[in-house]
Amino acid sequence: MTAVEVRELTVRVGDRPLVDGVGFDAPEGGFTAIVGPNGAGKSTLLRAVAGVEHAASGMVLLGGEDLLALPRRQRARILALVEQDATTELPLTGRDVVRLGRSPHESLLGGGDRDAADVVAAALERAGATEFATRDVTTLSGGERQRVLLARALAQQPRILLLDEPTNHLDLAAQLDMVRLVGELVAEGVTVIAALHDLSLAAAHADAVVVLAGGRVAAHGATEATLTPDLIHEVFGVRAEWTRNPITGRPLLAVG
Ligand SMILES: Nc1ncnc2c1ncn2[C@@H]1O[C@H](COP(=O)(O)OP(=O)(O)OP(=O)(O)O)[C@@H](O)[C@H]1O
Repeated sequence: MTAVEVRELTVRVGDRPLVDGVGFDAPEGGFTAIVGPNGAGKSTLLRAVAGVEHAASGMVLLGGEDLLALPRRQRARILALVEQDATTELPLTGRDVVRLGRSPHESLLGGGDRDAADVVAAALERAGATEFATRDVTTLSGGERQRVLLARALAQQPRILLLDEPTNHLDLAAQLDMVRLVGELVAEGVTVIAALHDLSLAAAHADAVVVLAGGRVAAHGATEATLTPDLIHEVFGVRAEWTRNPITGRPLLAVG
């Protein structure tokens, strides 16, 4: 199986590296979680992988091709990013915002995307955002806006989906919906890379995990083998033990 190969990615502000020579492989059609303390560089890393943040050096390879070297529109047909707390100041409707996800698939003059309306409707439905299709997005709550932005990313029909704290803003039921959706997308062959604060979520669902600390990779590998109590103590400074969620039987992290 090929992988998304992130190689020596570095992002600097002035002399300060925010992301410092980060490299990892994300299995294609797998779910990779990026975890780490506040300020570790998770959002910056995702933005750099997406080509939204300029990387001073490094590559993001898919099938040997450097996605960062592609024109933006071409990259947007392969890869979509849902940012944390992305602001939407334009008074567009939810459907208009999701429609923007189709623009990389249109001809440069617009049009040429005959399936657009169907894809947009399906994306709204899948993200649980149909009820916001006619709403002004500036009036939506954080969780409602998050669903619309997820729908926009789905409308891009990407092979790689980057999610920054996808369960942020979501109530408990919506968090479970999000987890289920990620599972479905992965089963369909989409490569999902998500920054997550919730280590239990990462441990229960991610195939692989990248642990960031101070802009560098502190550990990387299969989830259960990587997120050991010692590593969690070293990186997060807390005592932790893995236990089981009594309802799902999946890993649950106890801290104290
Ligand atoms: N434009 C900038 N100028 C200076 N420092 C920045 C800039 N953008 C980000 N940083 C710093 O880079 C570091 C990494 O930020 P980033 O948002 O990537 O971290 P994060 O791991 O996503 O954090 P969190 O868990 O709090 O969301 C932080 O210390 C942040 O203050």
